Amino acid sequence: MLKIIRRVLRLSGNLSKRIWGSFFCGFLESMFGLLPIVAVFFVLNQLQSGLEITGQTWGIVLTLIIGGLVLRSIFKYLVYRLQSTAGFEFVARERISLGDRLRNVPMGFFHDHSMGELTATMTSDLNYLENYSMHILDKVTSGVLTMIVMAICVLTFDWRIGIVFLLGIFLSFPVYNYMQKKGKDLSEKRQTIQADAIAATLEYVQGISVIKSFNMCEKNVSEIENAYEKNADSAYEVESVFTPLNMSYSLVFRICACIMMFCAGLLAIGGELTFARLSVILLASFTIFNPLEVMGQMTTLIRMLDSTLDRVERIKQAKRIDENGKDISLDSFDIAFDHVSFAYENGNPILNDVSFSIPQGSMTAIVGPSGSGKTTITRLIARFWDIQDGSITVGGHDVKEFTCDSLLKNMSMVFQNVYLFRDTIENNIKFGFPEATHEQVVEAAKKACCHDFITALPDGYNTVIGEGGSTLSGGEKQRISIARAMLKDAPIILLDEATASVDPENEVHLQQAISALVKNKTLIVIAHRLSTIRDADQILVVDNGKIAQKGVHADLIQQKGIYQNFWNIRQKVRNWKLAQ
Ligand SMILES: Nc1ncnc2c1ncn2[C@@H]1O[C@H](COP(=O)(O)OP(=O)(O)OP(=O)(O)O)[C@@H](O)[C@H]1O
Repeated sequence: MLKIIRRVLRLSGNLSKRIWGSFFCGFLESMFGLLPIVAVFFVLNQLQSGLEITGQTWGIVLTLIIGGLVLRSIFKYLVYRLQSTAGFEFVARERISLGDRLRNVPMGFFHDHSMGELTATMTSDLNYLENYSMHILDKVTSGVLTMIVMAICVLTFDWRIGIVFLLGIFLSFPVYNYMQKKGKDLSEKRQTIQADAIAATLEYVQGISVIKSFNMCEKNVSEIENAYEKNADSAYEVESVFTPLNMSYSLVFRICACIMMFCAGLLAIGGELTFARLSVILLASFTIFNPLEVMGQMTTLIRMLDSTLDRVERIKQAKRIDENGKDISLDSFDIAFDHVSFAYENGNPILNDVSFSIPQGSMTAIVGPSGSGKTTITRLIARFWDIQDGSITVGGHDVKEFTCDSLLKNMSMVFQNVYLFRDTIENNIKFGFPEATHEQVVEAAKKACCHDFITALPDGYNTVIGEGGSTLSGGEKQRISIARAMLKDAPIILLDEATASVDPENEVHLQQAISALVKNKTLIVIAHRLSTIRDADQILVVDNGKIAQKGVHADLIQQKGIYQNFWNIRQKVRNWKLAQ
């Protein structure tokens, strides 16, 4: 338990002072809760000593009771204030730092950690930390501190009753430890099941169009239902295990409180305990174990907090891909692969001893069969993954020398799967260049042939796009992503079948726009269009993880091999299309 408190304090950095302050105030709040008992003791003691109950006595009693109430309220307020501000700031900071970390981890990280797990951490886990962490820690620390102070008070009040009190505490330890152990297993299991339910929901929502088109709604609903049922079962399991445990834990204290009362009675009958002390002990026995009981009720919450922190730290400790990177400003933008070998996490070799160079300002077309590694090459230039062997340099610097930001600021990418954010069209276009003016956005949109369809929308550039660009057609999304790349105006452009979803009429305009975009830029294009391939300064033919052929169209077309076949097939398809 102390380990968990230490973890939160360590994670909270300079906010830990505020958290300590809230613990201290929480402790004082529970101590001031004892003032009414002190008042009762005071009156009874006066009566027993044969002293008259005067107005002054009542004054003291009222002061103790009202003072106790007022002080309790003040400290309760301070606890909430300190806790909530520390909790909100702590979690806000964690959210930013997790977001930042995810931005800079190798993409393989997303292979090792499921979307459900990451989403659960970023949403429900952080919400849990925000809403409960401080409250749980406060109850636990003030429970422990109150217990220590109570033990001292009861022992000095009457050592025999004190021993019964301590006995109660010691007897509760085995039950508490068992609860902690059970809580650890169950909360981990519960959180994994919750993550699975989130993953199932995400998959269902993201794949809804495929599910509908294959008429698989019922099957997928039943999968999601299974995930939710498991979730409900695990919640029920936690309750059914913890209800009897909590009851046994409380029972230990109830029995001890009864023994305390019984012993106090015996001592009073034997004349060894005054009436005033007996009354205070009887009164106190009802509440003396309360902080410890509350601590017991928090066991599952504490354990959930522990595994929540595990998951947050797992992301925070993920190695940044650019850990030793520097901010490098480039003055040349050539790219070179030198004996590069690469495999994704599953270990299948994708690139094997690949070498080539792309001079600054030239256009390189990458062609090859599906799955041969074309997209992988562009991802490696942007260092989304690290290679296992060889080196990749940009402007003469190994990509490993850069910070992600300083490497990626030199590149504009238009990928096959365009992702647009749930934001206005204007902000989506400005994504790589947030300082751009509206005029610059419009200019880029015009060049990328999307100005007309944007202005035809009721809110024009202020139209909010659905998540992932779901409210736009494939071609519209692609044109917006090209406008985005144009606005960024980076010296290196990576295009992955950028015109695949554009209709023929717009494709002509778009090609002109792309020509303007790539002027004097280092361009790497995964192209299927014959004109792009033919005009390239260099063509890399990728096959089976190797560069099978390299050269210009005029030379490659003469050589027997993959490129010639590839070209002939493309030609045939084009002719076939024309014949239609
Ligand atoms: N994230 C990944 N994890 C594991 N394997 C991957 C991953 N991405 C791609 N691959 C595999 O790497 C190989 C090369 O994929 P890549 O996308 O580079 O091919 P490509 O030549 O661009 O194909 P296409 O023309 O069909 O887009 C494929 O076998 C693919 O299954």
